[in-house]
Amino acid sequence: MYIKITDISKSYGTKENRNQVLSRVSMELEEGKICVILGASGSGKSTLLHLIGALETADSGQIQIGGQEITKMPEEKLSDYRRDFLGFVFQFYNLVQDLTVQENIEVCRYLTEDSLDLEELLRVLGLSKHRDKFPAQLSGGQQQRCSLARALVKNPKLLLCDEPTGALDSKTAGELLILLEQINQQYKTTIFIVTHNEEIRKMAHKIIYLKDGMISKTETCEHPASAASLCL
Ligand SMILES: Nc1ncnc2c1ncn2[C@@H]1O[C@H](COP(=O)(O)OP(=O)(O)OP(=O)(O)O)[C@@H](O)[C@H]1O
Repeated sequence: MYIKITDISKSYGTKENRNQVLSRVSMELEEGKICVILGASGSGKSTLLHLIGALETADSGQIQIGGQEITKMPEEKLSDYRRDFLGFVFQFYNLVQDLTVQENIEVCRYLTEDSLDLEELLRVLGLSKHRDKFPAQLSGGQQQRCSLARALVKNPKLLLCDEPTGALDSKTAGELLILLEQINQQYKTTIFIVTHNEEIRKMAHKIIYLKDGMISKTETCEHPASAASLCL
């Protein structure tokens, strides 16, 4: 089992301001699968993603990724874990505004010896002709594709996407999801997608429904629908 989360709890604040955000969340995901996390606003979706990405620490419980127990790692090893294993894609792209598309991607390419071919990535993501533009000169969809290229160039085993289509129109969102599906199939990348859009669950091998910080339902699907068939 590639990812095993056991009894994870997380709260913010103390005493009367304490907010229990996740309560004893457990789940597993096999390598190379797509998992969609759904739930109302404030249900703890992003917090769960941040814990998997070691951007936050849990109060209790364990998270094992590829046999490594990340909840017990010292900060130095966590930095290696984030650098070597993970790619992040966020709703608002988080690109460096003073760098071109190509430079934004290259910054991350140097983090690994096992990087993907830059030219191929630019071509697959339809960015070749935009490579010398700055983020402000791109559409939202192009910026998100750049953000995806930046996450992918170091060939991460695990891609964590927080509302990746949240700022995109439905056509552009569909194109991005097709790319995610392609990446999952081509590179066997394990992908988590946090979203409000229930339709996206149809392309997932596993769907986690969060309610008030707890898993209210889990579904699995051996043969998910193609991203191209979704009605976004
Ligand atoms: N750094 C933080 N400090 C304090 N409270 C936080 C922090 N991050 C999240 N929270 C709180 O934790 C709860 C869950 O937040 P989270 O962002 O995980 O939910 P979500 O399901 O992703 O919501 P949304 O769909 O609106 O993005 C919310 O009540 C939020 O205010």
